Amino acid sequence: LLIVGLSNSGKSTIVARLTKEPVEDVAPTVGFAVETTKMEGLSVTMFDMSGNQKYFTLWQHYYKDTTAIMFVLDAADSHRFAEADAVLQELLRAEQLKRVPLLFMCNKMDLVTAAQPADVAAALHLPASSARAFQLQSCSAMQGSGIKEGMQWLLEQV
Ligand SMILES: Nc1nc2c(ncn2[C@@H]2O[C@H](COP(=O)(O)OP(=O)(O)OP(=O)(O)O)[C@@H](O)[C@H]2O)c(=O)[nH]1
Ligand SMILES: [Mg+2]
Repeated sequence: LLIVGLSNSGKSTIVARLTKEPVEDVAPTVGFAVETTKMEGLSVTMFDMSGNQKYFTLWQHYYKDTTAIMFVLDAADSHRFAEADAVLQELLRAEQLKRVPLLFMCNKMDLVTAAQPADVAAALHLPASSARAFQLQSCSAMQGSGIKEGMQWLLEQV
């Protein structure tokens, strides 16, 4: 599972939820982190990539081993929607990811300033392609809501 998105979107906090680690201890990822967890009888290896721009070139090295993509967005940070859109569209152009299912996590929905999923879908040109299984999931990694639902959908696709 390739986990990507802009810096500060909440990728590692979602991983902490999935691995039952304290979400308070999460710090910005340097490079990337690998975690494995068991879900629904499957062993899921998660590549939690840094969203820091200086590490973007790292992402492509993991495309060939990617079975599913989780793209995480900070729904409360609308100033960065265009930047997130550009990063997402470039990611989805990769030949190796053409038919890989995409779970789009609309994160930080606990914040009152969070955009509604429909507005996010419009701003980020979702779904990106009809050839790919796609799901938009609202969640709050902080509160732990929406993550199980998103992962359940993703595991049904693989
Ligand atoms: N309010 C709120 N804050 C969140 C949520 N998820 C993550 N955060 C906070 O957002 C900040 C960034 O979270 P990270 O999980 O480190 O984000 P990341 O996407 O892994 O960031 P990089 O590793 O730098 O790419 C932290 O302060 C988290 O506590 C959420 O659902 N709601
Ligand atoms: Mg991180």
